[in-house]
Amino acid sequence: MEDEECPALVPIAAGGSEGPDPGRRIPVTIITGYLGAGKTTLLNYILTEQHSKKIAVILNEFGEGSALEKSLAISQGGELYEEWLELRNGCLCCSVKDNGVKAIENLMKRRGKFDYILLETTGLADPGAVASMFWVDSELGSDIYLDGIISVVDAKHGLQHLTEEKPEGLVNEASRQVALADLIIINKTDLVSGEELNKVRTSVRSVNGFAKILETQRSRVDLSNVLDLHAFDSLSGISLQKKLEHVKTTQAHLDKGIMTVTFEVLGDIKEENLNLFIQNLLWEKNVKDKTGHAMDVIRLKGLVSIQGKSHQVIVQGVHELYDLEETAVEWKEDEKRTNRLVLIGRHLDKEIIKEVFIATVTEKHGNS
Ligand SMILES: Nc1nc2c(ncn2[C@@H]2O[C@H](COP(=O)(O)OP(=O)(O)OP(=O)(O)O)[C@@H](O)[C@H]2O)c(=O)[nH]1
Ligand SMILES: [Zn+2]
Repeated sequence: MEDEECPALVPIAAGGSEGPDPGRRIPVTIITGYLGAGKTTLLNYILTEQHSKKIAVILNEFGEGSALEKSLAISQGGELYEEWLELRNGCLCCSVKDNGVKAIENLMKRRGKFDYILLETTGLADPGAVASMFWVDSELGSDIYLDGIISVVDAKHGLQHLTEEKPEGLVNEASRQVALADLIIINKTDLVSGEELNKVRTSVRSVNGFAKILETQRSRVDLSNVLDLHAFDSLSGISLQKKLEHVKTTQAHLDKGIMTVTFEVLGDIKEENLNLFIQNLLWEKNVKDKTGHAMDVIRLKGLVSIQGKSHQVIVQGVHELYDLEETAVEWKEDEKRTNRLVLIGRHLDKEIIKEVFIATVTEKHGNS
């Protein structure tokens, strides 16, 4: 029974004599994954491993039947701060969004006491809603930044979760969590045969062709694979370019057909045309596949070459939200300027998206 409980928060020993710098932006890592996959085990593992960070943990755990309460606790020097936030029943996304922001705002009043935030979402959460709040809330955005989304998959039950049927063809939570992840941890490998593990890995990869996949028991991972990923910001500029080059378009594998599509188009593009392309895809949803289904993009990543900008620009999208940010990486004189996008979602057709992209970015729009 004991290990079913949420972790007792363990004080983190500061690495050196220096405390966290209160002026610095704090990274947030979202830990998501289906019920019982091993999120809390991972959290516990991170908290007890040797590292030089002071970590604040936000648990967002309310199982079925339990009161809708959230516990927010940070642990520092053996002291435990705790606040309980009541969530109103109803739409999970909105509740999580509103109260999540509040939780972190409250947490930020104690800034200086921690230098990293780990946020465990409930097993049924859409991490996109949680991730979005860091972009929507500009005040928060100046204090913290989203470092990455980790999705823990249960090696034993993962496939079953990923293929679960939802009414009206909705995407199930497990698939959404995998689609949004920057890092996927297939946990509980002790419970499956090599063959079963292969099946899970193949299915997970078919959904998300981008994320790094690790396999673990008891969520034991090398922390350098988990923390400070810089998955959303320009610090990942150079590595992102390398990573994007290795992504391959996948074949939809599971029932709901989430897959990864990637393509490259050479040349410079106009920022307004890129915005138009993305907005058609994410907002207007007027880009359709061969069968007339609107393409449904859950996650978008890319590096593009914007006319008039000397540096590479990162494109990040989570559901309807997206963001362009200039990186520190400059296009070199002899380098071909190019645009590479990775899209994860449903009803994606690589050839059609690429055509629409080319048509949109090369067309003259507006009056410039
Ligand atoms: N056999 C086995 N059991 C594991 C492993 N990792 C975690 N568990 C167990 O699986 C159960 C669920 O783990 P948790 O870490 O609580 O999972 P969770 O994702 O936080 O669960 P919820 O918060 O309820 O969604 C616990 O009893 C863990 O001890 C593993 O690698 N192998
Ligand atoms: Zn948990």
